[in-house]
Amino acid sequence: MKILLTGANGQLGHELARSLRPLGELVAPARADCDLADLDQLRAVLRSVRPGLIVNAAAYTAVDRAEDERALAIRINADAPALMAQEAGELGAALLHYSTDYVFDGNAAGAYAETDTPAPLSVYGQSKLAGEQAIAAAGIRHLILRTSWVVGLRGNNFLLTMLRLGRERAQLRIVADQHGAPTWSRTLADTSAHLLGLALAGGAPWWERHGGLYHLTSQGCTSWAGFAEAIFSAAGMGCEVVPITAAEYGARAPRPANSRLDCSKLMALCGPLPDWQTALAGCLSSADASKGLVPD
Ligand SMILES: NC(=O)C1=CN([C@@H]2O[C@H](COP(=O)(O)OP(=O)(O)OC[C@H]3O[C@@H](n4cnc5c(N)ncnc54)[C@H](OP(=O)(O)O)[C@@H]3O)[C@@H](O)[C@H]2O)C=CC1
Ligand SMILES: Cc1cn([C@H]2C[C@H](O)[C@@H](COP(=O)(O)OP(=O)(O)O[C@H]3O[C@@H](C)C(=O)[C@@H](O)[C@H]3O)O2)c(=O)[nH]c1=O
Ligand SMILES: [Mg+2]
Repeated sequence: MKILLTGANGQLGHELARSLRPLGELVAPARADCDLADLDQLRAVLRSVRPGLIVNAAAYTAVDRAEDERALAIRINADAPALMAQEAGELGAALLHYSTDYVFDGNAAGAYAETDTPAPLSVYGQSKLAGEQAIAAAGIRHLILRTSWVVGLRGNNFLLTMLRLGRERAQLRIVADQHGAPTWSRTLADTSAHLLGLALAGGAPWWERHGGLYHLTSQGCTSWAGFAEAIFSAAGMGCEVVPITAAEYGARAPRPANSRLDCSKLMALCGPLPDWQTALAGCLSSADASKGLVPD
């Protein structure tokens, strides 16, 4: 089976390129050759590759910038997935897509389940919700995995930002009134491959029974400030974390105060997910032998 992977250069896509390899023949075009902002090009790629499975790890992920680039964020995060779903219908292909905790407003008391009603605060969240809804409405075989606070050793993420800033500064002011679960890109990729393995073995009845929306994050929860403290402690860095409010930080885009996602639906199918501390330790130790990302 041919698998078309978009966003292979991103933090999740890079891990997926490794995790998905055993499942089929992977086609992973560079952004210039499959630009999700260019719907004609995307359609042409889908029609020429004719994948049996589309894995969409590409997205517009600049949360603050999206407030000023609404049309572009919607094209990449909503219109392109809608087109993928439509073309998947023509090809008889399945679609694996990713979404975010930022589809919720964060006002709930506990963790959000898949059945809870989204109410995004930001343009990024709105664009991701519109993408989900277009795929769900297309009536195709699909999986949508909502995750949160993705980190890894490449790309642009909070872990690498902290490792960089923590080396430069004795003290950092970090938001302490937003709560969620930092999730390692490798956990996401490996669990995605596990799910797809089940789907490929189970065929049409599996999709009928198990296709749809899942929450997939590390277990447990912390604040960005708590996460920063854990990063500095695990990396043996002495940077002091000063907890502040989101209002004091003053980011351009509003973010949910409660980003916790209840993953019990997914865990019933795939088994337990690691807690965020274990995920952080695994991620950092995966760097030990490589590029010196963790300072001495
Ligand atoms: N990062 C996070 O914390 C979270 C992410 N998610 C979701 O997970 C998924 C993966 O995100 P993540 O890997 O973190 O994101 P990244 O920003 O690391 O990677 C996104 C990828 O998409 C590519 N891309 C961006 N615009 C286009 C375009 N117009 N055409 C083609 N490719 C494009 C980027 O290309 P290039 O390398 O050239 O920039 C990059 O390879 C997304 O759906 C995201 O919404 C959900 C929750 C949290
Ligand atoms: C760099 C920095 C950030 N912060 C805060 C701002 C914000 O509230 C929080 C996280 O900032 P970031 O910009 O790293 O994270 P952000 O871009 O909001 O991350 C989000 O990305 C998208 C793609 C998602 O889907 C979400 O799940 C989430 O991971 O930390 C500080 O308080 N101090 C700092 O020095
Ligand atoms: Mg960001």
